Amino acid sequence: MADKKIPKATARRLPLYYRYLRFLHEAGKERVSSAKLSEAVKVDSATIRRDFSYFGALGKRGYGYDVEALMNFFSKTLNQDRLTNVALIGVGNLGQALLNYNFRRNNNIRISAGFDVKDDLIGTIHQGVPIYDINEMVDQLEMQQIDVAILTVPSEIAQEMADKLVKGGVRGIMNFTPIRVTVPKEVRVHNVDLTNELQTLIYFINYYQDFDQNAEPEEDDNPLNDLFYND
Ligand SMILES: NC(=O)c1ccc[n+]([C@@H]2O[C@H](COP(=O)([O-])OP(=O)(O)OC[C@H]3O[C@@H](n4cnc5c(N)ncnc54)[C@H](O)[C@@H]3O)[C@@H](O)[C@H]2O)c1
Repeated sequence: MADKKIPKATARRLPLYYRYLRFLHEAGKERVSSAKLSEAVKVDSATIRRDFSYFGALGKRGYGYDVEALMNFFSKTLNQDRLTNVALIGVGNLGQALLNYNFRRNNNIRISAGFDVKDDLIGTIHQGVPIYDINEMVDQLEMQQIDVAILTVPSEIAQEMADKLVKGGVRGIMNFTPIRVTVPKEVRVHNVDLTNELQTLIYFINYYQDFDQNAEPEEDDNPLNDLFYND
């Protein structure tokens, strides 16, 4: 299953499915119909069926989906059965907002180390997370076996930091800076740009009055996706 290529659009919807299944499970529900699932996650049922079919999953006609089985399945697929520690590079305005949030709704991802240059931050603990001197970053990443990082430093040093992250063995970077950093092909970068997101939202409300939220366009035929995602 790990070898199977899942379309990116499908991969992006998995956390959505997983979150709702967990919610159902915690509420004591044993099964869910595809119609109900579709309504809750706002994805049309044909798309859900197609998404699930990539996993050989798992519904029965007239029964729907077994909540626990599906939840466990997605949990494994999303690596939720192990804790992922994430490093935060740059503990400024945005970095501190992310630290305060620290993915609380998710038990299996957490920022476990912050890095900055500011003396008044280094050696302190924010929301239970130690902030280290940036000069210790490569060593700490290796020692703590962190392979995902969030980049929230000033744009001028984004590339330099990305190079150091690669040196420290990081394999995934969530990049909030406006710079498109260059990394070796085995390292994955996701760029997050709130301005683009907002502009796209405004574009949609202006030009797609009847836009049906349930019918999410496939990424390949939607030129706007170039604005959202980097591969
Ligand atoms: N993508 C988005 O939607 C979005 C939104 C807001 C900000 N940003 C970007 O995020 C980045 C951070 O923005 P901010 O408002 O938090 O800035 P900020 O100035 O408040 O924070 C930057 C932090 O990086 C630290 N820093 C500076 N040089 C460093 C170095 N060499 N090593 C380690 N840390 C260093 C600073 O001490 C500071 O704490 C900027 O690149 C900004 O453009 C992106």
